[in-house]
Amino acid sequence: MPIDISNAQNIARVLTEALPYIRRFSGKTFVVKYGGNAMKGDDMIQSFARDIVLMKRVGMNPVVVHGGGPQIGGHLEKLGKKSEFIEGMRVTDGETMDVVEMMLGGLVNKAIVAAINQQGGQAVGLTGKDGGLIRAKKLTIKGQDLGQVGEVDSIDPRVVTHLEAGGFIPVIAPVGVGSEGEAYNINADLVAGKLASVLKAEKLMLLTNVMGVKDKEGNVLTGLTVPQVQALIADGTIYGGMLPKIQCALDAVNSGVKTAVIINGELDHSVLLELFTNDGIGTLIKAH
Ligand SMILES: Nc1ncnc2c1ncn2[C@@H]1O[C@H](COP(=O)(O)OP(=O)(O)O)[C@@H](O)[C@H]1O
Ligand SMILES: CC(=O)N[C@@H](CCC(=O)OP(=O)(O)O)C(=O)O
Repeated sequence: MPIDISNAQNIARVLTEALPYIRRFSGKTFVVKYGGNAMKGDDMIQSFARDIVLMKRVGMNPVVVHGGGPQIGGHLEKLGKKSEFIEGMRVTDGETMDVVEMMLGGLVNKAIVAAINQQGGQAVGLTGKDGGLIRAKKLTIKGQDLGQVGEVDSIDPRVVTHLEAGGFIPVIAPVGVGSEGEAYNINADLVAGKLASVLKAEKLMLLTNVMGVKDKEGNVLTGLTVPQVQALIADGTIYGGMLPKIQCALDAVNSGVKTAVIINGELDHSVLLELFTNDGIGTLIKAH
């Protein structure tokens, strides 16, 4: 169970434990992926924003990549459009792409930016189109055409590093741009994983709506290595939306990111509890 920080004794314990981590993480980059499922209402977004601002205030460099799947789905529903998913990816025709860009680059991005600024930070919202951040190419799964669904072709992180150096917190929507200037809808986990690799992040943090990766009995697995994850995928224990999440966590730790962690973003202060307590929370993924 995560530590309860609603009483003074526990807060004191957390503060004492936190100090060495604050020193160790100072100046390091942390890519935090904020999933749409963990953004239910303003209170949850404000609580997330408070953690991000605190990270920045103690000298760390948080980079936020956000999703917004449920928010896109809700708007499509209002328009009378049904969403179809193939292996966790939303089939994206031209009309859907417009909604994706409006929701991710507009409403969702600005809600997070506003919350961070309200909590005393200075956030700047971007999509992958800004500063040439995310070059994308069309993604096909097992020969099926998913429309304007993309994967990351390359990342030019300069806009992010400039913002970091200027004291800003980048907040990135997972929309990429193709060689002809066309927009691509990219799963936010994939963007977060690639960005963490390119930025050589200390940690990739994936915030979702479950306590971590669970085994067949529903117990949260606190630590996993690459071979263990592969076995859980092979026997079907990991499926659906957890698949791209775990895959990008694996890719990140295999390409130089020290650790990746899957945690419950619905939980108050989940980011701080993961970073600054000895036990952490959720599922930690390491290369070995
Ligand atoms: N082994 C597993 N452990 C935990 N969750 C799993 C597992 N396999 C599949 N899932 C599903 O993955 C979901 C998280 O992925 P997703 O809905 O795409 O989240 P997000 O929107 O935060 O990216 C969980 O809500 C759960 O239904
Ligand atoms: C291709 C694809 O599926 N893109 C996602 C992008 C948003 C996302 O990834 O949001 P979550 O992190 O909240 O799931 C989508 O259209 O829903």
